[in-house]
Amino acid sequence: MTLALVCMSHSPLLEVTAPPEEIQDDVDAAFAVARKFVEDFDPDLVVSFAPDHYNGFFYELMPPFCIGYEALSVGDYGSEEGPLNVPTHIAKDLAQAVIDADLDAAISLKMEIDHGAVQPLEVLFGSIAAKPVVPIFVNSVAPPFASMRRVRQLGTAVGNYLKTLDQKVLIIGSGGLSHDPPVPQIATATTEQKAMLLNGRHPTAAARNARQQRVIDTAAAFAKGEANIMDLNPEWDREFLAIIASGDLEKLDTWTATEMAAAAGNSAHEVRNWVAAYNALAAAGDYRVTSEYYRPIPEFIAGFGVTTAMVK
Ligand SMILES: O=C(O)/C=C/c1cccc(O)c1O
Ligand SMILES: [Fe+2]
Repeated sequence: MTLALVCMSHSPLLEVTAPPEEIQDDVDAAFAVARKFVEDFDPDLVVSFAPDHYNGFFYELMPPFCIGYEALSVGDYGSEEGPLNVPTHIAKDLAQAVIDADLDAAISLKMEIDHGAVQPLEVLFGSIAAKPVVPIFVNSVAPPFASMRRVRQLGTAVGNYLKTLDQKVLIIGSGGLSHDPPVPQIATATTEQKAMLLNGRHPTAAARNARQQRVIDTAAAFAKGEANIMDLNPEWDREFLAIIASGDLEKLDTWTATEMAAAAGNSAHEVRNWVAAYNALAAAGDYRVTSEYYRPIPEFIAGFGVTTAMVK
């Protein structure tokens, strides 16, 4: 068993907007560091913790966690569409191990995933099917949320299982940090938005384009300081990264969903994927963060972080 980790923010705007060259170069350099780390590690298997943005999971039935036995990318925002290469026997054993650890994760025999899960695979491997991947959904957009303690316990249970494998496993955590993109909230949704949040699977091309254009337009306005969304919160982001680097992950157990959203935006809950991923790594021993990139990037509506880590 050897475990290594990459956690990174994602943003669909990476695929569809051209930010100032300097920002693009900066982010590309951070991705190059992560890519080299992964190339050197040369994983046999990837386990990915990622959110979904009402493309695969809806209020019709919204689990806190779900392990995919098979998975399909919906191809939102121009991301690669199609099936992942999921080793189903490992996904099944992992789900059993998680349930045996008293964590009642859902499973899906046909999990639909979006840019949140796909973008790290594209950045790190160039394609969604390049490596065997077990995808784990962590609800990060649809209240109510699992406690941070529960997210930590999920990560630990996954890590304890991964330790038993005779494989090199790359753990990915996708999302965050502070950000508040215009993803509809059930509490304030219009009738049309409510229908989408309830079950908006497989929208028409026109509906998908309209939804995506709203985010693209908001990002352009946000970069000019003109959007009606919450500011990024670099202080909160840096505090989060410092706790992650310290290894004192239990500290995050006290973070409540209400406080997280108030300080860092409704989509700051995506850091749950980092918390699960880092706890999975920590199950194998004390870790060290081997690289860290951070920059608040309004053009991507993201406090943008990329870290790599391995066991000491
Ligand atoms: O349109 C969506 O579903 C999400 C958009 C988005 C924008 C910026 C950062 C993110 O993490 C997102 O998921
Ligand atoms: Fe996201």
